Amino acid sequence: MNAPLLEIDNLSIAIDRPGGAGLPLLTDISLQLGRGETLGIVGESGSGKSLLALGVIGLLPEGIGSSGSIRLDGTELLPLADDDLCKVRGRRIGMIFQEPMTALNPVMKVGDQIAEGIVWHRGVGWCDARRDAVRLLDQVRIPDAAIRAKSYPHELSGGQRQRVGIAIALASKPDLLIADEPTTALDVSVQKEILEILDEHVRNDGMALMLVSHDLGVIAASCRRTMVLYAGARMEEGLTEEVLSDPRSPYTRGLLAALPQRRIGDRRLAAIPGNVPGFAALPPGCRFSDRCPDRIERCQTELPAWRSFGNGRGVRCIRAETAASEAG
Ligand SMILES: Nc1ncnc2c1ncn2[C@@H]1O[C@H](COP(=O)(O)OP(=O)(O)OP(=O)(O)O)[C@@H](O)[C@H]1O
Repeated sequence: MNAPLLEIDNLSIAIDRPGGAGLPLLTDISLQLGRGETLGIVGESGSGKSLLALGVIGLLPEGIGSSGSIRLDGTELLPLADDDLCKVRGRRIGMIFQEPMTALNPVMKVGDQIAEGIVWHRGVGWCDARRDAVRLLDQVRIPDAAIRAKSYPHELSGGQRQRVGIAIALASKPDLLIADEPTTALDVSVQKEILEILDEHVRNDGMALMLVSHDLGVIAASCRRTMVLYAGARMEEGLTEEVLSDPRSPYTRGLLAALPQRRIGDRRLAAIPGNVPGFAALPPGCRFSDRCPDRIERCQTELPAWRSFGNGRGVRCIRAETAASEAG
């Protein structure tokens, strides 16, 4: 692994509560990500993926705080004042959101929105920045880029808006790009193209990519490493290939069983029964124990520790070996 660009140690995110311990939403997350590497964060809705992404760029909602350590190139981000964090965000860390319309200014031409970031973060004049914006639109495969640069967001399709969002994020040539469900709202062919564009920047510019998705298929297609989150806890991590071919956590096996290729017609063959538990009522033992097909009594009383197997592979399950061999 390259020297890590991003190092997160024991990050916890909680709703602040006056005079007492906060209500934890994300607990004890550690990860490393090097230049030119891709890490997928996967889990069902409500597992804490977006909070992790927002925590890294320091954009947590009001009333939610974080503790632990987030270092970018050795610089600790959590204690940074807003002004300093703002410089890191945008210039060194870019972010793409699921619904680009929320991140785009509806009354500003898209070319100018991209150019604005270039002027702001790279100190280039407006004329050059506008030219660069057209080049970026071309790079993210917007046809007739010079003409489209003069369009407003509502004049573009959903896929084109997402490409503009990517162009804005790439304008500052970030070292790290965090993409939160960047393709969820798009059809499959556009989805594939967007993932290819991101991959080009990882391979050609050494950009690090943290890709958040509820879809293991998207993660499998794009990320060398994967972290599986459930109810705010890290359940499994490792090379994507190994996590998918030899899942050690029953939760990962459940996600795999629910992949679309296992569907017949419109009917899903398997989905994990039940829902992600609420954070105010987490089970006392393993967070997945209520829904786990492999649980034994201990799982409901004992909080499993994180177990590392080396080479970045780890799992949070006391039955990792037994349950995996029983599942065949
Ligand atoms: N502003 C907030 N106030 C209180 N709870 C919040 C807030 N934002 C998120 N949460 C809670 O934190 C948990 C994790 O949310 P998060 O958005 O990170 O999940 P997610 O895995 O990204 O889900 P999705 O795939 O649906 O976006 C959820 O239970 C959510 O209700």
